[in-house]
Amino acid sequence: MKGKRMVVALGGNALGNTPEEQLELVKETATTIVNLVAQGHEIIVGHGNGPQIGMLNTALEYAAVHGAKTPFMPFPECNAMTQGYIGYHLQQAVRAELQKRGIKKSVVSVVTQVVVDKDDPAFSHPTKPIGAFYTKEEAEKIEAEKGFIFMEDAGRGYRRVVPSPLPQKIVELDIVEKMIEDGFVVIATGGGGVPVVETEAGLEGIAAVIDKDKTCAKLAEDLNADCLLILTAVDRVCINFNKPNQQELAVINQEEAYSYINEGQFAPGSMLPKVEACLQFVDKNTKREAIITSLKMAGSAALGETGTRIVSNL
Ligand SMILES: Nc1ncnc2c1ncn2[C@@H]1O[C@H](COP(=O)(O)OP(=O)(O)O)[C@@H](O)[C@H]1O
Ligand SMILES: NC(=O)OP(=O)(O)O
Repeated sequence: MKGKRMVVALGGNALGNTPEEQLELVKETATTIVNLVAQGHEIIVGHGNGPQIGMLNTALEYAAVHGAKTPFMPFPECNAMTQGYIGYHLQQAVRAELQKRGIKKSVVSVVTQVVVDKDDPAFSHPTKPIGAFYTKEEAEKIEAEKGFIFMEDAGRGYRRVVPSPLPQKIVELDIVEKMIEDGFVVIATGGGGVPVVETEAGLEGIAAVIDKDKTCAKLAEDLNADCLLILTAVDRVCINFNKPNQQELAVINQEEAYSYINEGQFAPGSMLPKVEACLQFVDKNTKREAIITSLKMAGSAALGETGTRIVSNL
């Protein structure tokens, strides 16, 4: 089988919520990544950071307010920290798995910046869920105290939401491309990348969290990848999700996907941005495929045996 250039987007279940959980879970994630490497594919890994960036920002704000003599940590800095923290665990686990299987490849993570438009309408319409889940009552209390905005997240509880502008340009793209061509397994655009705006003085961080699936779609486009593989907690995208008449989708084209979006079949803040990212990647290009599946099904989905494939209309 001819190897493909594949951008793999890792969801929250690949990482967990605490350092201990993450160290354990990344071993399974590393097995999945190295299975894809062993199938002959060039692998670029992007990962989420919603739980982690929320945890860091909240913890450091709490510490600062409660006299711990620690500074308040803005979102762009928190994003960079999550890229380092998650990248470190992934590098360690992927390196160990490559060595165990005698595959002579190196793995590296790149702290990546992503340019966004400071006038993106997302800045006045926050949609990106971050941090822990709260009950309705807890969320209302925090909203009243701090002025944060909370939204219900796909039947799983309430989470704080922050602006999520669209990724316009991946600053370190040339470096990522060079490392892929040199044969590295590359971890890049973690947490959607640090959101930055271009100013006369240079790049400047801005408070937002970019959707990692959308940045992975942009990365896949820019690297001219063959496949965007989005790994999450479900084996397939469904219609009538969580209802008695739930139905798994094996293949959908752009037109079908838009019609399901208009019916409200995909929850905003969870499945909707994933489907939108896939649509962006396959738009008018029959050579590209986008797949949404679970971590454990990644290998068989890459072989075309399972997962939900989103394909061009052409
Ligand atoms: N139509 C749908 N089909 C399948 N899953 C859906 C659907 N709508 C919402 N979901 C939920 O979206 C989740 C994936 O989104 P999320 O948890 O935000 O992703 P991530 O894995 O990137 O953290 C699934 O695990 C599922 O609970
Ligand atoms: N940045 C981001 O999209 O993170 P999650 O995938 O964890 O929501």
